Formats: sequence, structure tokens, C-alpha cells
Amino acid sequence: MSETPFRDCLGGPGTPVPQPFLNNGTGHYDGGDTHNYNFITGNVPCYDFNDPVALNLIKEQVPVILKGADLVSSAMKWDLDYLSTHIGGGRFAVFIRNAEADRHALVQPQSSSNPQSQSVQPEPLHIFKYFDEKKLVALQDRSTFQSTMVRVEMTFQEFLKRFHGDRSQERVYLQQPLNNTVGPQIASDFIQFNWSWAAEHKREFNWGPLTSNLLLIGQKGNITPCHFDEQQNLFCPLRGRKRILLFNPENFPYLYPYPVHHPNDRQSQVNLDNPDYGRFPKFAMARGVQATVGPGEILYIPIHWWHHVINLDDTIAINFWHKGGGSAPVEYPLQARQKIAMVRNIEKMLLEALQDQNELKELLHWIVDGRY
Ligand SMILES: O=C(O)CCC(=O)C(=O)O
Ligand SMILES: [Fe+2]
Repeated sequence: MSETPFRDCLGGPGTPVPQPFLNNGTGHYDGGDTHNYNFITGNVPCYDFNDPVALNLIKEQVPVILKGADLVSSAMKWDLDYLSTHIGGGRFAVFIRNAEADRHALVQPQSSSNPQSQSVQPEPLHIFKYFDEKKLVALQDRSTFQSTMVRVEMTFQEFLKRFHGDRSQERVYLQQPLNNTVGPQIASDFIQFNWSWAAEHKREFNWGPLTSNLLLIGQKGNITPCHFDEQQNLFCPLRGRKRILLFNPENFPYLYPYPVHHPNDRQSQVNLDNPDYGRFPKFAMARGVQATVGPGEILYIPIHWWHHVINLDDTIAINFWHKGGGSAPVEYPLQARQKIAMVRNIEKMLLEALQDQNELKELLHWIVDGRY
């Protein structure tokens, strides 16, 4: 119970430590976990599913692992074969990283004088840094964005072919909200989720409505780099383990998020595996916690908490994203998450007024330089 919150959890003392990433001699990344990150100072606590201490932590927006959870018991049988048979003929969003595309990107001349864009090398193949396609279309200075990741919609069978392909040449990550194209067996499993638990606790936690259940199917070694979401998240691994590094919202200035208009909005510019302290000196002040979670466990990722997700195995997971709620009375001083929402709104408001993304930086200097 509460006195030994780490007992019997994947990430707790006495449990297997994630094995080092293997470089299997072919020079390509082979999953696992090399790093003892010096900015990680502790483990996320782990409690029984219905332990009131855990439920209270969620209410206070503190990450926690729930074990013995029966929220998605009916999906514990989901594996690639089962999904392949039952998921139906719909199309699924798949992010693709491809070595050939990276080679091509490297020889493209950079047209801009922007120093950032000239020094950018494509990320290693296993990094899936999310980008917002709508923001990409609206981006005025394209030279500030470089990605060789593409999002392609394909059938599950097409995805499987790529999933089992040569991972030194191509990596894939399926990330698709469950929708009504799934076959009747998956729909029936979905209906059997413990929706009464979810509804009751959503109320107790003061969350808004459920927005989606994202299905994620990733390859061992794939990484979703450090970002935050504007949603409350109950993250449920179904197959394989994930190691997740988490930073509270106070770390916002230390993690250097891209500007709100940038396609990589909400992502950190810092590479956690090789931080550039010259460009991002305040990253030295970042402090985080970690969790290794597997099937039968749920990780609560609070809204505005940064998270960096490492797939230690081939994985299948489903999340429950909820709107934040926000009916709590405002107390001063404001909390970091409230300041983040405020900062984002101010950036959006100024952009709308200026109608030019390139003018924003100068205007912000007008406000601050020599004055504050
Ligand atoms: O599992 C992953 O790779 C990413 C999950 C994530 O970022 C989320 O559910 O918000
Ligand atoms: Fe996320």
C-alpha cells in the first residue's frame, strides 16, 4: 500500500532494470536503454489501482503508476495477430522515418540565412518528433522547420509489412485514435473497457470530457521525444514496456519549447540524449522523474507535464486523453501550468495581431529589453 509505493512495479526497486540499448554490430539502433540520465532524480510512485493515495495524487495532477488496473482488461489480448484479424479495413495514421529520405534531406541546399536551419542534421531514425501539419502549411519561414518524418494513412496490413521490415532503413509508428472503422470484435472489446470507473473518476479528478483513445503501435527503440500535451492522459500499455521520463510544468523555461506557431509546437528543442548546453544553457536546471511501465499498469501523465517516451520493446498501447476541466478557483501565485496556458495565449494573440510570425520576436524584445 502507500508505505511501499514502488513494490511490485516495473520501475521500482528490486524489479528488472531496463537493459542497455544494444548496438548489434550493424551500427543501427536496436532498442533498450543506455542512458543513466543525470537530470532524472527519482521514480514515479506506483500504487494499486484503487488506492485512495494514488487517486489523490491524480487529483493533484502528480504522475503515478496504477497497477492491477482493470480499465482495459478486454484489450489485454490485443497483439499484432489479433488486431490484424479484427481491426478492419480502415486506414491508420502511421509516422514513417526513412533512411533514404534522410540522405536526400542532407544534400538539400538550405536556402535561408537562418543559422538554426543550416546546422540541423536529420534526427536519428528512431526519433519520432511530432509535427502539426496545419502549422506546417501556415509556417511563413519554412527554413526553421526540418523533418524527414512523414505521416501516411494505410491499411493495417500495409503497416504490418513495414513494421516487420528492415529497421536500419525504415522505422514506423502507428498512432491512430480508435474510431468506428474498427471491426465488431475490437468494438466489443472497446465497449467492455471499464467505462464506469473512467466516468466516475473523471468527475472526481475534475477533468473535462474524453477526447480520444489513441492506439499506438511502436517498434523497440522508437522514441517520442520530450513534449507536453494540453490534455490529461491515462496511458495504458498493452504489450511491451516503455520507459517514460517526465518533467513537471515548472521546467517549461528549461526545456525550450518551439514557438506556438511552429509545427513542432509543444515539443522541446533540447535533445535529451545529447543536450546542447551552449544553445540551451537552462536545460542544466531541468529535473525529472522516470517510470517504466508495462501491460496491466497505467501511467497517469498530467496535463502540461513534459514526457519523453522510449519503447524498450515492440509495444502496443492505448491512451485516454481528456480535456483539462479547469473549474478550480484561481489561487495566487499562479501555478506553472496556468502560466503556460497564459504564455501560449499571449503568443497566439500577438501573432494574430501582427499577421507575421517573423515580427513576433522583435516585438517581444520591445517589451522586455532594458525594461524588465
Ligand atoms: O507512447 C508514445 O510514444 C507517446 C505517447 C504520448 O506522448 C501520449 O500518449 O501523450
Ligand atoms: Fe504525449
